[in-house]
Amino acid sequence: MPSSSAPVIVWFRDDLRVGDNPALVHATEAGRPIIALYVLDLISEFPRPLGTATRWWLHGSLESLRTSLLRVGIPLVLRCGPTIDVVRDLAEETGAEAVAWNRRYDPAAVALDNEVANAMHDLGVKVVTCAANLLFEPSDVTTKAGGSFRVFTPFWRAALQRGAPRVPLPLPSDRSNPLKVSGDELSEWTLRPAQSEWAHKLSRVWQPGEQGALERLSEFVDRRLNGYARARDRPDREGTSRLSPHLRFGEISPFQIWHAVRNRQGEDADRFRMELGWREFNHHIAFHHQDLHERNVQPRFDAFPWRENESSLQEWQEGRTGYPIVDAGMRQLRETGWMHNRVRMIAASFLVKHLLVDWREGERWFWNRLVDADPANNPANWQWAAGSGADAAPFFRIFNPIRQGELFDPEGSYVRRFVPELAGLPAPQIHSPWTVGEQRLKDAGVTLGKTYPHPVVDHKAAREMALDALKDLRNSSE
Ligand SMILES: Cc1cc2nc3c(=O)[nH]c(=O)nc-3n(C[C@H](O)[C@H](O)[C@H](O)COP(=O)(O)OP(=O)(O)OC[C@H]3O[C@@H](n4cnc5c(N)ncnc54)[C@H](O)[C@@H]3O)c2cc1C
Repeated sequence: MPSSSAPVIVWFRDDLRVGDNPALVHATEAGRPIIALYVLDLISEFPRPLGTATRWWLHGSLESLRTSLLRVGIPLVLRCGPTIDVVRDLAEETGAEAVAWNRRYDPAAVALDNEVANAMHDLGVKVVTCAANLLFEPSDVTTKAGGSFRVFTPFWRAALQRGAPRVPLPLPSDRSNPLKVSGDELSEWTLRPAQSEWAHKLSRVWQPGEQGALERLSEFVDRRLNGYARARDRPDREGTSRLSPHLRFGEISPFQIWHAVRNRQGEDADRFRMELGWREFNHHIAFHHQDLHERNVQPRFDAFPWRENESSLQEWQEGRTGYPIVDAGMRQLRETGWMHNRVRMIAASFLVKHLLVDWREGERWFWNRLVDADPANNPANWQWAAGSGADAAPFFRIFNPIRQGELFDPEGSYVRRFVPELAGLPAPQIHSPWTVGEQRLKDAGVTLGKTYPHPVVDHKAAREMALDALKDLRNSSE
């Protein structure tokens, strides 16, 4: 029988915050000492190893969490190793009464959490799990027949019919009874590369952690929510919230965001809430589809004739496709760890439809490079772009990268910022430099094939090839 001084372990995962944290609140209400634990597991198959950019983010996020927890008298214990062993050892070592965590929904994460729960039951340690990171539990939003949704609009309607999301929970009260428990130093984990220009650039753009998340939210609500519905599609403007990496690591909860805009009416607020709905939908899809980053949601795509195209893949990764809007996006990703949503759609479509490269290659690249790389949002959006996902863009709808650039970066300022070698070209031709006359190119200091590449493929020819590939797929599945 555990004594009343037996601690409760709060196991932090994708919920690196102190505010609106149900597992933490539960633990504080138990009136026992609290141990806050974060496990870095580089050995087990799940979680999928973090990419370079999310490792960078995690470092800052854990630093921030440590500070926030100390303010309420709780030390953060960092331990590295296979998750089950780490949680079991800590529970045994401290004689813990319970372990509490906020639920994850990816099938691989659910399986791991179940294993940890079983290990705790074997030890006689209580397990408490809480709903914290989605507005609606995926298992609660079902079709009339009790199944899962494959289409966004009815999913979101059914979700909203479940009632308003709960109000965010208050900060826990000060504990000031820290237990002495050994752990690793964050610096030992070397999550951030030493002396890296790339890492310095990221530090200039982002402030990982709960404080940074709350500041971004209030700045967005005060200054950018008005006009969001239109500005959100413009990569040349600061029109979106940039909350995605904060949400990815749970430094802010969707409930906090929902309630910050709950009284706002009109198309801007509706559109913003709908984007949170897409996040919910993608987690719902991930909950119901094992290995979303590897398996097509629509199995007929298993027979799609993707091409092995190493050199084109590399050109795409490096932002040297010769299509300025695609290249600007890929370079924004490299420089800042983030890419505007409209440009993610264009760049993803270009890889899978113009270059016929398997969407999994693009997903892996984004996974490694995005600070918001998310186990549900990344693969679900890639499958959306490839046409293989749930409620996906049909494969035959092929973005024209020139037209997209002209529409969404009409003055060319986004391209100028990330593809500076084209800065001297006027809009709209900046989106199709090969249409610019020789003298004009010369005046702008552009030599195609030298200072900036020729297009890797011709748009019209690539479109025809993509449609032929789709025909082959249809024929093979008939
Ligand atoms: C190929 C591709 C890959 C993507 N990979 C990721 C990823 O790994 N992680 C990620 O969080 N988003 C991903 N997205 C979705 C989207 O691009 C980002 O969520 C968005 O750009 C984040 O910017 P923001 O926070 O300013 O968005 P805002 O417009 O301010 O939206 C607010 C929040 O809503 C959610 N949201 C917005 N758009 C989408 C969307 N299309 N799908 C799901 N949720 C959305 C995000 O959580 C976002 O933070 C991807 C999109 C594409 C096309």
